[in-house]
Amino acid sequence: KDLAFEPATMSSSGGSGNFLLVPIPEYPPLDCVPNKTVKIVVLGASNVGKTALIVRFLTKRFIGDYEANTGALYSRKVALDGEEVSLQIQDTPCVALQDDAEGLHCQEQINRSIYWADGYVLVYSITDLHSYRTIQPLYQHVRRIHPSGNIPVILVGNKSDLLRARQVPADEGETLAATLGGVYFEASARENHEGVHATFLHLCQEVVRALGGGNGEKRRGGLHLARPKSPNMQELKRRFRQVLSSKVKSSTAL
Ligand SMILES: Nc1nc2c(ncn2[C@@H]2O[C@H](COP(=O)(O)OP(=O)(O)OP(=O)(O)O)[C@@H](O)[C@H]2O)c(=O)[nH]1
Repeated sequence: KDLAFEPATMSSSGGSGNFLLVPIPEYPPLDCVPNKTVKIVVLGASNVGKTALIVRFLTKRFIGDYEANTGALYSRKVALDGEEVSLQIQDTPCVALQDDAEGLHCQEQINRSIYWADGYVLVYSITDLHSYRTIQPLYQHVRRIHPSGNIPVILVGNKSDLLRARQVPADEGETLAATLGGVYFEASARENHEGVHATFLHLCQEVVRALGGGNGEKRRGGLHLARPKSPNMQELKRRFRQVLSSKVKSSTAL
């Protein structure tokens, strides 16, 4: 069976959006020890959708509820353009602008994640101008930890499904991404698995190239995720069950 990503059949559970209703697909684990590790950290202000983007990418599902981010690490073996790599994605608690709007409140664990990572997903919400204004100081902060060298970065304008609540035009995202030396992706963790997948795939390929991996040209194949194994997937299953049971309760309560 081709392991290429297929959009999950998400059946809506009534009014608000897609929730987990299908089991996590079983992919046969890769029968090899990956010879390369791709380490990605997802950074951004509060409530922009960092966790939702990671969960959508790894499980094809959307988490509708909000729980403050504790910074989970997800690790998966993946076949990237025909090459086996170990993919690690670090979720992080939110960062916040200081009162002078120049500096950044950044927990020490986030600094360690920035130092650890090979590639950076900087996320804001298109519905939250303040989260957009956090990106530049956040990038400067990353640069202070990695002053030299190529650090693959992508900028994600999330919640693109909330068009009526938009506060940041798409071209502002494009312009900002260009100043960061990265690529801009407008995404919706809620509505669009393919867009989220393409976003993470692009960064993984950039990281492999930066690590001196692939020989430059784009090879066929894309990204194949092995079956979720990391302990944090158990945490996600708890949250999925929680969401599901609250949906069932509210529908039976009607
Ligand atoms: N409409 C819509 N809602 C989203 C989207 N992505 C995330 N959300 C919702 O936004 C809220 C915050 O999402 P999280 O993934 O928890 O955001 P976070 O950046 O990890 O939040 P912090 O814990 O504050 O750092 C949740 O209620 C999500 O369901 C999206 O693309 N569209």
